Amino acid sequence: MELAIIAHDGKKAEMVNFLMKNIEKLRENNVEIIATGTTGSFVEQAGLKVTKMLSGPKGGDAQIAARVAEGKTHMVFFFRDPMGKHVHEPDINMLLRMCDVWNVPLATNPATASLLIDHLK
Ligand SMILES: O=C(CO)COP(=O)(O)O
Repeated sequence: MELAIIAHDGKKAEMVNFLMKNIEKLRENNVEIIATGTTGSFVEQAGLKVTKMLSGPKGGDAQIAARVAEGKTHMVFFFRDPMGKHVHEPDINMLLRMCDVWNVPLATNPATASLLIDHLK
């Protein structure tokens, strides 16, 4: 199953910590991780395998939204920074909307992501 991960700058360290903490469960369930560009680089540096899309502001969120619509991405962890403003807000909203249109599980914080991971097998 394909999991897309995205984290705004203030949340990237939290995303890496979260994935490291849950790596066994992800491996057991053959979860393949894709990510927006910079988030993916952080995760790679932590030693995890990840397929990188474009950076968020350059279209990465939009690419992941398309994968959700095409049925290729099955779950999304998007750790958003609720205090930040983003030039690509329309792309962010499109991704959130596609998750709702296609009923794809979406976690926007680690607490919800934990619940989703606990629900895998
Ligand atoms: O902007 C983002 C999500 O909206 C994240 O993109 P990056 O992972 O490339 O920083």
